[in-house]
Amino acid sequence: MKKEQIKIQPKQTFPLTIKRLGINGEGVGYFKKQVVFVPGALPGEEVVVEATKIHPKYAEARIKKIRIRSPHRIKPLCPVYAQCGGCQLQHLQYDQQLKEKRDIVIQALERHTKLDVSKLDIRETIGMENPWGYRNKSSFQVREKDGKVLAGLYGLNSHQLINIDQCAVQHAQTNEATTQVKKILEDLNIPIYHEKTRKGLVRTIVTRVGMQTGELQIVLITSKKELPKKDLIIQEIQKRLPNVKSIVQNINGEKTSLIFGEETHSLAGREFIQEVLGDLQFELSARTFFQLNPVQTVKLYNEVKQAAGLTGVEKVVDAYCGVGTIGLWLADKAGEVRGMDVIPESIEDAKKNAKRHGFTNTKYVPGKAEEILPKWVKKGWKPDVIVVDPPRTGLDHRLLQTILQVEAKKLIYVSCNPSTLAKDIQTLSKKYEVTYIQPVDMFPQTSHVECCALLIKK
Ligand SMILES: C[S@@+](CC[C@H](N)C(=O)[O-])C[C@H]1O[C@@H](n2cnc3c(N)ncnc32)[C@H](O)[C@@H]1O
Repeated sequence: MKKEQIKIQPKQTFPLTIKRLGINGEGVGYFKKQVVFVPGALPGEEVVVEATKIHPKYAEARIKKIRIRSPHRIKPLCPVYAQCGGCQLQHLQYDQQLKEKRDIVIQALERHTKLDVSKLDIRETIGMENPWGYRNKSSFQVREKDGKVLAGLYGLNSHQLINIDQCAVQHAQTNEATTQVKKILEDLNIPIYHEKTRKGLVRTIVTRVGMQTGELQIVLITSKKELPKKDLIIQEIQKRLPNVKSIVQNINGEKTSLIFGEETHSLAGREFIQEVLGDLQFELSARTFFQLNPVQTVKLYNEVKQAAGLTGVEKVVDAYCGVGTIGLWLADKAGEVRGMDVIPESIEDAKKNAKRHGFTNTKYVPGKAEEILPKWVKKGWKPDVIVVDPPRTGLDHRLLQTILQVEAKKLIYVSCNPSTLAKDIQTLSKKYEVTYIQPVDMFPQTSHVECCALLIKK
């Protein structure tokens, strides 16, 4: 007779040995064969937990007591780490974070592919010398409490705003800019948006810095276009933040989790700031995607270049190209680079960026990768190297089918989500062999891991 599985009960307390880290950075253990996720617990730890949520296939629990601590457990740097949802691994030594991130990639491949993962070349994660202050952009929600303006991120699994004065992973200039703008809004008594009543005006402060150029952009996201004391706001920002080169207003009156609305107006200075990556210079307007960690981006793109091994004649696809950064990184060694992206402004920026650097072998088209690449292929254009850098959802099945059909010699998959990378590798393994996977730590202190995977046609 089949033995019935014992179900964990809500609020049940039980001991647990943490075996590994899950994809969201939680400790994972097994209680009577049931999977239990425990935020804050580390591999190797013996903990006592209390079940907080029961799901059909797993349970969530919180730590009540740590009986045996991991030797890698450290004191988190940030005072609001326990409440804020931004970082998940500040309590783990940095070199161990890098090891765990490689392990997260291995687990995803084991779960989602039929490959013999022990035989794959999965390299050590490339980390940062200084894994703090690396983010070039912050998007902090704004609230008002007792006459004070607060700005920060939502708490872990909640909609409660955590006020953050000094975010430890943000660049000092973005922290300073948010603090100053917060004070200006408070000093000038500018109405702050209230989420429940949907009254008030300022919803979000977005700050972006060019780390190489020092240029600063401030975006005020408001629920309506009318901005009282506009000239005073601009004057104060320029006085208190001399590096500001661009002040922009974006209007988002919708009830949405999206930060930006469709309408953007320049308030002062340029519409963009400049940033330099390696030998290339980019113009970044408020809404365009740009990698958040420029130090690691250079390492990631160099990995792509090395994997591509171009000789000057190859036809290269830069799918999901953003403002064209990866394609332009490769363009001096390629015969031709073609890129596409769904955001038309990004394609306009990609074209300008190519022109500024004198590249005449590039072509950028707005639209979906899964629609554009099949069209090019149908017209007889056959790439030698395909680079894909999709969002967390991975590759669309139509793009996967085109890649299998076109049989480029090399496929370089840049991924920010090991699960979708692994699922797509499984589909691609019909025609492609994984040569190696190189994890790169783009987001120290968080559970995110980026990969550059080289696949070669069998
Ligand atoms: C992870 S970003 C990569 C951007 C760029 N490669 C870089 O390194 O800055 C993903 C990009 O894919 C774009 N995107 C999302 N879905 C897409 C699709 N179906 N086809 C083409 N681009 C898409 C987004 O606009 C975004 O710019």
